[in-house]
Amino acid sequence: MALQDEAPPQAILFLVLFVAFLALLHLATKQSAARRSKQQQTAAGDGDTHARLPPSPPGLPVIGHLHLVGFLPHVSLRRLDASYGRDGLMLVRLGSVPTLVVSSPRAAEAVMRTHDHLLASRPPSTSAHALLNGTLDVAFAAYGEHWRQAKKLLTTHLLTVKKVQSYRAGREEEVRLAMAKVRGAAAAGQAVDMSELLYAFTTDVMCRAVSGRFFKVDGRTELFRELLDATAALIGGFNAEDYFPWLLRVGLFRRTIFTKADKVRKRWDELLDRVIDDHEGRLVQQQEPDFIEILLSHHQDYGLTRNHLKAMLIDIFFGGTDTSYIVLEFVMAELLRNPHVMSILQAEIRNGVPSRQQMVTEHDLAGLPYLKAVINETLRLHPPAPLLAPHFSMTDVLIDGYMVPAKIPILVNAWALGRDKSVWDDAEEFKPKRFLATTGNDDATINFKGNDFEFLPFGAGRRMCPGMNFSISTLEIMVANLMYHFNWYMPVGTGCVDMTEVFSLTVHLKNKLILVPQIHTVE
Ligand code: HEM
Repeated sequence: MALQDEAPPQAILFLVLFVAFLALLHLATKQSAARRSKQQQTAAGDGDTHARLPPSPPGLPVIGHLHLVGFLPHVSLRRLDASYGRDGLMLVRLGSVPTLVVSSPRAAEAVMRTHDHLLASRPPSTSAHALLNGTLDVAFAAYGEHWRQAKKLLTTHLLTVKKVQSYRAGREEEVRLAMAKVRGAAAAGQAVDMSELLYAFTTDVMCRAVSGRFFKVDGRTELFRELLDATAALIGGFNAEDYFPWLLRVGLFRRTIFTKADKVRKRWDELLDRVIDDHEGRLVQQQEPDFIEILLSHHQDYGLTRNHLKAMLIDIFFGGTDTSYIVLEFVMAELLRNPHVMSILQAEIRNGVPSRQQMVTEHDLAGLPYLKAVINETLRLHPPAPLLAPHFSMTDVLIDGYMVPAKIPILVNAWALGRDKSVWDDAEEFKPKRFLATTGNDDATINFKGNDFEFLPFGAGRRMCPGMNFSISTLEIMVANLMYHFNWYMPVGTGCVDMTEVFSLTVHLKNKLILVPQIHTVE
């Protein structure tokens, strides 16, 4: 396993020094100790005298357990849970913020099904708040009426199975363009920067679905990409104030965060206003309405304003592009590492799709079970959001005799669930056939739709990802065509695939994936 999780992140080291430097340290320690003791009293005094907090590793003053969380938090949190957790529950203190970590399918079910109605909020995030006009979006919004209406709009009008099918022509066109690029490289005997190719593909698919024919106007796609990077840097990175909220009382610190977020928000505003204006000028001119047309024709029924729509569009771009690109990259990396799996997959696709076809179409996908198994297996081992998006408790909740206090973040370690040895045979191995019904194993019935708590790449319960169908359609059609048209090799002299990962909000490969394609001539 090429995961690197030995040294603590530089950001944390820097923070430790920074925090030590501040004379406020003593005050902060006293405050957080007082808050903790209050929470413990609340827990003990909740009518159940046996209720206790979930177990914790030994921590340090001020930074709590931050020093134990390495470059890859999902990896360190699983290791900590193995030593200190009970029944998949563990309480850690990240800076001054007590945080529940969930690492077993049973505990995940308690959080995301049994008590979902009490634990389905999101922790406040200053950067997201500043960027999204006070979290007018879906993903960062607190549980409540606004979130409910906005999510309903997405799930009933934008991302239904039927709607996702209606974006098919755009997806297939983008696949065709990507295949032409690869064919060009193969004909010239050149290697392909797959990271770049796959990222461009997923952003273009998303841009096309969101703004239809307007997406290539005035270099808008490039601008979308730039803004996605700026947004990721803002809300995906290590934000000190999320762990030391008292820092926000320091005026300069607070102003810096807001100024940074404001800059990015203004650029998003400019771009999205232009795209929305274009649509308002010629509403429903296209054969299949795009996301913006749909949002514009329904938002008033849900009490949502233009600012809400813009925040929701940022969500869709941010939540929908990086994630799908990451899965595609890991699929290709795993197939290169497991050539026998690639051969089986290519045989399935090449035998199953009529040879006169220029490409695999969405119509062909239903007859390709091994393709679906490969994508499942990739999502099991490499969920792009390994800790999902943090949930947040709205009230005290008792789980398995442990008190989960109100107003704390909850991290569900989906990465650990997918590799739980008590649930999965050969848990660390890439074995897609485990998902095939024909092999007669129990895993074949497991799917990612939020009912199997050992496999939660899209989360579960009220906060589950609404973009699941959209992303699966994008992934399947791209992988099928990459495998149908080409054989794939590592460049000469590069050895095996570098699986080193980097964590921000999502986890992706640290280094670019460069591969050599060879055209497969269809007989
Ligand atoms: C492989 C692709 C994707 C993966 C693995 C993924 C994964 C996730 C996860 C883990 C969550 C958080 C669930 C939770 O908190 O329990 C989430 C939320 C969300 N996703 Fe996705 N996602 C993907 C694609 C998409 C796409 C394509 C869209 C939009 C078109 C999208 C839109 C959203 C939104 C709006 C939320 C927030 C839901 C809420 O807070 O209620 N995602 N996604």
